[in-house]
Amino acid sequence: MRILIVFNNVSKIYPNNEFGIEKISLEIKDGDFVFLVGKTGSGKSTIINLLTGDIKPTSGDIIVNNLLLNQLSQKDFPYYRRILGIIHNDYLLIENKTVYQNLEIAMLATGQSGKAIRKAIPLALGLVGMTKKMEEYPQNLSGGEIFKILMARAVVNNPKIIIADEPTAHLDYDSSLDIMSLFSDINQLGITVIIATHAKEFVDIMKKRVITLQNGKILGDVSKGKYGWII
Ligand SMILES: Nc1ncnc2c1ncn2[C@@H]1O[C@H](COP(=O)(O)OP(=O)(O)OP(=O)(O)O)[C@@H](O)[C@H]1O
Repeated sequence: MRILIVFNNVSKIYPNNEFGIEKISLEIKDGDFVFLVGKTGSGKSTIINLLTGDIKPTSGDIIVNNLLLNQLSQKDFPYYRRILGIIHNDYLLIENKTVYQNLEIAMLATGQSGKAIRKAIPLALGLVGMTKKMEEYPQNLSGGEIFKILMARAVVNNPKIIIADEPTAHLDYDSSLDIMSLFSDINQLGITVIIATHAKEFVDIMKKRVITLQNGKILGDVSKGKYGWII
């Protein structure tokens, strides 16, 4: 598998002189499934936000899909973001639009044609088992269902990488398990999946690559690991 993401000696120091991450080097292959774990403040969100381009590194290089992010101009970022499907708990659905319209808006934002939209939305909703909710409004959906729609919205533009920050934070056990299995299905399609989480029980069930952070540094990086495994 080819290398899709490279962090080369990357540090992020916030304006208050707080280190987000310190000299992190890592590689993620195309098609990988990676959990970023670690205590509060260990640097998980910093890595996610660097990947999405929401923040810039203080030093070091980040290369994604052969693009050196440090050198991307503001105007190039929307193009870069098209290879990402980002699932943040606070990227909410638009309340007065149906599920279909929410996905349609995401596709129109990337300039997709009506034909492509009509084809892709049922496929994305089918992938997460939510086809029946297509004409529903968000207020009539459960937390787990809303999260599945967020997943469908993240995959509808056919991204190379899905990035999720604490996906199970607001979900009960069964919904979380369901969501994790959907991430696995998405990964099976060849999409690289990166999940920052505290959810030990699901990391342990999934047995994927586990990168453990501590104080902004990599403490362990284990393939087919469990939460807390560092070698
Ligand atoms: N915007 C910011 N301004 C200043 N310091 C920040 C900022 N964001 C993060 N930090 C600091 O950077 C360090 C890493 O934080 P980060 O949010 O990346 O950790 P995390 O592992 O995602 O934590 P959590 O699990 O609580 O989300 C912490 O010391 C934090 O206080």
